[in-house]
Amino acid sequence: AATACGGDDGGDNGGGSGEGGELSGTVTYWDTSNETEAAVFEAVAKEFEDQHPGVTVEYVNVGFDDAQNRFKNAAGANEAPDVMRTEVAWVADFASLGYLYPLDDTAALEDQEDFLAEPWASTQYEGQTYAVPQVTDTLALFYNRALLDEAGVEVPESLDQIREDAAAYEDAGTTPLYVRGDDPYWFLPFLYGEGGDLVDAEAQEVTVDDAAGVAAFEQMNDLVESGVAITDTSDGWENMMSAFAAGDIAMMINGPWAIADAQNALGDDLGVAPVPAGGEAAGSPLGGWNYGVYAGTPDADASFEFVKYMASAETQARITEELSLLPTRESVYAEPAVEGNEMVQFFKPAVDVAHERPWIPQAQSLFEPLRISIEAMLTGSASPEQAANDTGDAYRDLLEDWQ
Ligand SMILES: C[C@H]1O[C@H](O[C@H]2[C@H](O)[C@@H](O)[C@@H](O[C@H]3[C@H](O)[C@@H](O)[C@@H](O[C@H]4[C@H](O)[C@@H](O)[C@@H](O)O[C@@H]4CO)O[C@@H]3CO)O[C@@H]2CO)[C@H](O)[C@H](O)[C@@H]1N[C@H]1C[C@@H](CO)[C@H](O)[C@@H](O)[C@@H]1O
Repeated sequence: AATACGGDDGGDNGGGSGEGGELSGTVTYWDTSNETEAAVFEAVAKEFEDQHPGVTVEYVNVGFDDAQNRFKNAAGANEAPDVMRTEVAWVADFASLGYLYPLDDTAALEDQEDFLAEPWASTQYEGQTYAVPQVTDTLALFYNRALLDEAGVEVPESLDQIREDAAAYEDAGTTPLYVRGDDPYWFLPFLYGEGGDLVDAEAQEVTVDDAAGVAAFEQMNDLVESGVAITDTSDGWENMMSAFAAGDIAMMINGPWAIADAQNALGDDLGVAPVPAGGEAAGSPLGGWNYGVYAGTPDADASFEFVKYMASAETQARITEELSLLPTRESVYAEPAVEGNEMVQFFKPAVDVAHERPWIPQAQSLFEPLRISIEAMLTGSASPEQAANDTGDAYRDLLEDWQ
């Protein structure tokens, strides 16, 4: 619950005394950040209290995996948090259910023209703004320079190049690549690498089981079957991060949320590069996170001011300095500390060419069927082609009257 006393004067709510601007109440914020990120996001969130002594910030860290359903269940019972870290594909889902506060003309939106086009697009639903961008991201190749040097190989620009160098990696006693088999997001670079996509939202057509889609499943399966890559169908995050930190694998595909941990483990041996190309192209998916305000928040003024503070250029610059996460405000990339960040220098151009996704309510439901098919393929109970077809069939059930 958050109660404002006196209208928001829109100015610097520096906790000044007297008329307007003083906020009071509690802002409960559910954050899905991983352990390393959470330490920073919690500290930043709590500092809002310094500026607004009358407000209490309840920071709650919720795991990514079930956060989407947890929020929907809570909102359905009118017990949702005032502010929710909302994955880019969840905005349309939550907004279509009426669970998010329309933020146009509220204090939550400040300098909205400063936001990058794609993150901003993920906050729109039926012509209104239902969230405010936080971070944007894509997948890239993280590599261990020392292990590549030991094997005497270059940073691969294609999956075939890794296959060609397989003997060199083997002689050096290192497994080239870790591929996540438990998170379908990691399948997308293979799909884009064959020139495919999950669906064609414009044409309302399912494309995951076309020739490019089948080729993508075959790419992934072959990397694992040939021993070039190792994978898991559960606990992929922990297994991948610990294998990379221990030097058991030379490379992994990952995103900016893994930078801090990877740098702690490898120091200067850490390098990043575009995801290796497949048979047709090289492509990586656009991901990221926004701040959503619960539609039923008892009094939204403190929540709006909290979101404005968290999404401000100043806060975004601080998050990038501490975690190398990518800002969603164009102006922040010009900050010297951000501009000088080697990881931002790499990831910003990568995000600029990342594969856009359809911001439709159904988009978020395309991943679970994909996860199930990938698991069936990797455990040998479905061929790559069967996995592609099963995914396509599941999509046509989900997306009635799509081709
Ligand atoms: C299956 C899920 O499919 C989709 O999710 C896509 C997602 O749309 C893609 O964008 C992508 O997300 C990127 C993300 O952009 C990227 O930033 C990063 O996030 C980091 C954070 O950066 C880091 O801070 C930390 O938090 O850690 C985060 C996580 O790493 O990596 C994410 C990918 O991991 O990929 C997701 C697919 O995984 C659905 O949206 C559902 O989530 C669905 N799960 C439901 C399914 C329900 C049915 O069973 C089940 O009942 C329900 O309980 C489950 O909730």
